[in-house]
Amino acid sequence: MIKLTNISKIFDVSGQKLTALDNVTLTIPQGQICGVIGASGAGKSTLIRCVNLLEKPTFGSVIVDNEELTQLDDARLLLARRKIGMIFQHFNLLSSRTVFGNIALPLELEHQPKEQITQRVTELLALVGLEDKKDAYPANLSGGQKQRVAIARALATKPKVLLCDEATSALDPATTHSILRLLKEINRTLGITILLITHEMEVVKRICDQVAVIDKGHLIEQGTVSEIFSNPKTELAQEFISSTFNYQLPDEYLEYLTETPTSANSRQVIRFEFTGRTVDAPVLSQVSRKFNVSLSILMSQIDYAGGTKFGFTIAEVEGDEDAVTQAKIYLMESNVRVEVLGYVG
Ligand SMILES: Nc1ncnc2c1ncn2[C@@H]1O[C@H](COP(=O)(O)OP(=O)(O)OP(=O)(O)O)[C@@H](O)[C@H]1O
Repeated sequence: MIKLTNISKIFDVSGQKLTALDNVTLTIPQGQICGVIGASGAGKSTLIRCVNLLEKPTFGSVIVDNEELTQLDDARLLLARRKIGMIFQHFNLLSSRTVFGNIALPLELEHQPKEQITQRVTELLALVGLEDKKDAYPANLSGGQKQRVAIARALATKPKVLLCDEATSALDPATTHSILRLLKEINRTLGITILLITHEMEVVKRICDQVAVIDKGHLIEQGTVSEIFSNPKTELAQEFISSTFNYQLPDEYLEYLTETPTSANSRQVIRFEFTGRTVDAPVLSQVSRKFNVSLSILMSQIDYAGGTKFGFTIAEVEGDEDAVTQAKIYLMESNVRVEVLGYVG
């Protein structure tokens, strides 16, 4: 369990005070995966580094596995940190050591007997699927393999908590998926609590139970993934959710799109966005029948996160001007976000 209470971090930058975190309170129950999402400079790295006191909070309390870390002396903090593993965006492996040597390092620092180290490293190599790479050097590994080594190293001392600092940001999408699957499996099989920071909602959507949104050092929204995806309360959370949709109308089509109607027959091109709050009914067919408008669908994407259905549809909408306006109002009242992208025809 991780419990951060009223955490503030104020840096002194050339005599000026810079508040990187302002009164942040966040609890992650044992065995859960929590994602903290925010834009660049929001305070994510500072927050995650406060959990293992790589950064000492200016104010507030940090409890990990029932221990208040801010009160510990250096020797006891060192012991407490063994219960907290950490992985990084750029892996931070030692290039002069083999895969085996990198994973063994934390155990060597604990002066564990050689046989015990060999046994533990062998188990970890199997866990992360790198048995055949044990004698390889980091320079000869792919990004995904390097992150697997880093994960194995972070788990060597059997931590209760794993901190992931933008752990997939340097990886391609397929490798990102395989690393996220591995993290989820580790969470499920070993019961490790995971706190990850990311700027990608896709990561949150894939593996997190909880999400917290951070903006300019403030935690502005938090809840279960399904709560946030179904009912985002802040514009920023909504923007992060929308960013998980990859849509791009074809260039040939965009050439015909105008900002204003060019004739009486112009059709509106509208993006309809559905969230968990949208009325659970076939609302597009309803408006088509009710207001006698026709919808010609250009693209559509529906997704699930935390059991919540969400997505968007882009369509050309044709009909009497008043009818189209009525249809848009009806959809907005059904909690569909309606955005006119332009006009065609
Ligand atoms: N050691 C430091 N000294 C002074 N200012 C710092 C220090 N570390 C972070 N900051 C400042 O604190 C703020 C938050 O930085 P932080 O790195 O936590 O953000 P972030 O959300 O992780 O950003 P990014 O995604 O770009 O890494 C920024 O304004 C940053 O410049």
